[in-house]
Amino acid sequence: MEEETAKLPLPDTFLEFLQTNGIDPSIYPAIETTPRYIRLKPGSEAYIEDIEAEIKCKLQKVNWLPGFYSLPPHIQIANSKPYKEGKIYGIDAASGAAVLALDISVGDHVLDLCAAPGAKLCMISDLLGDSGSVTGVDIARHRLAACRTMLQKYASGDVCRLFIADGTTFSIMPVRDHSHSISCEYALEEKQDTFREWSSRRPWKERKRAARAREHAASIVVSETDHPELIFYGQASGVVGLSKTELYRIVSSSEVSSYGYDKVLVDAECTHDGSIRHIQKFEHWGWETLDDRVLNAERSDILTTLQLKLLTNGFRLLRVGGSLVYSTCSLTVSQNEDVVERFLKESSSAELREIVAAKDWPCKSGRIPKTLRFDPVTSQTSGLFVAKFTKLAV
Ligand SMILES: C[S@@+](CC[C@H](N)C(=O)[O-])C[C@H]1O[C@@H](n2cnc3c(N)ncnc32)[C@H](O)[C@@H]1O
Repeated sequence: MEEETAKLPLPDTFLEFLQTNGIDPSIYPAIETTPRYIRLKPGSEAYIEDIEAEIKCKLQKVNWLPGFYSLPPHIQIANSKPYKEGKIYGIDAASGAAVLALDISVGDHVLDLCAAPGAKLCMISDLLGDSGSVTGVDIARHRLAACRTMLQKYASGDVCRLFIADGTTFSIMPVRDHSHSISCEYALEEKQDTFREWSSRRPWKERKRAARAREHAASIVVSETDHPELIFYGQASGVVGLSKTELYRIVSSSEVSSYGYDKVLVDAECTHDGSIRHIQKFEHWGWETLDDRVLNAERSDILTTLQLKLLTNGFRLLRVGGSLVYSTCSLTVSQNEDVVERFLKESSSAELREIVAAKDWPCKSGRIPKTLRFDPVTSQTSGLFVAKFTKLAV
C-alpha cells in the first residue's frame, strides 16, 4: 500500500484528507484499470456489432446490470458515431445501480432532485417508457440546459419535465391526472394560462421574461420567491393542457402522503472525491484548486447541511409507501452515513431499506447496515454511496 501511495500524483493535503476520512488512496491509481461503462439506449441491442466496430473494441456485458457494458479504460466514446447518434450513453455502472435501487415500476411518478447533467434521469425515463413521469430539478441553469439537450438527443423526454429550482424548497407535485390534456373544454377555459405543446422556439414575450430573469438571477442561484422555471416538458409529461395555477398549486401534507412522488432520487451535490475521473481532472485544473472544491468544502458544514436539506425535502415530496434513494459520489462518512443518521433521527416516518437487487452487486456495506459503497477496487466502478428509504404512514 505504501508503495502505491508513493506512486500517486496526489498532493499531501489530499492524502491527509483521505486518511482522515478512512478512504483508501489506492482507489485513485486504480483509474488505470477501472473500466469505462456505457448503457445501450433501449432498441439499440441489434446494433452491438456495429457499435463495437465503431468504437473499435469488444463490449463486455455487465452481468449484474441490465443494458450496461464495460470498455477498456482508455476508450473514448464522445466522438464515436453510436454516441453521436444516441445509441449509447456514457454512465458509470455504480450510477446505474443507484437508479436500479429505486426499483422503478411502470407508471411511477419519479422525482430527480439533483438531476443535471442527466445520465440517471435518462435511465429513469428509459425504464418508464411511455408510462408515468419524471420530474428533473436542478439549481444550475447551464447544467439543466445540458440535461434538456441530452433528453432531446436521446428522444427520451416524452414523460419528462425539467425545473430550475432549489431542491431544498421545491414543492411541485406530479401530475397524476392527465385528463386535462385531453379535455377541450378545460383547455378553452384556461386558454390564456395553459401550457401548450413545448417548443424550443418560445414566444417572444416568454423569451424576454426569461432573459430578464437570467439577468437578475445572481449567477446560477434561483430566487426563492420565484416559481421554479420550467425549461422543458414532454408531450406526455402531464404539463400540456395544464394551467399555470394548477402546475404551481400548493398542496397540503396529507395530499402529498397520497399523491406525492412514487420514487425520489436525491443524487446530492458533494465533493466528488469518490469519482476517480473527476479527481484526475485536477491534474489539469491545478491541484491548488482542490483545496476550495474538495478539502475546504468537506470541512464546511454548508455542504452536509445542504445534503440533509435535499434529502429531507425529497422525502417530504414522497407518497406514503414510496421509496427514496440518496446517493453521493463522495466516500466520506460525513456526507453519507452521518447525513443518513441525522435524517433518520429527525424523520420518524423514514425507514432505511435493504436494497434487494444489491445481493448480486460487487459493492460493500457502508458503516450503517443496508447502505452500500462502490469503489474502484471493490466494484471496478467509480466511487458511490447509496442508501434507500421508504416512507411509513405515521
Ligand atoms: C452529483 S450532481 C448530480 C448528477 C446527476 N444526478 C446525474 O446523474 O447526471 C449534483 C447536482 O446537484 C445540483 N445542486 C446543487 N445544489 C442544489 C440545490 N440546492 N437544489 C438542486 N440542485 C442542486 C448541482 O447543480 C449538480 O448538478
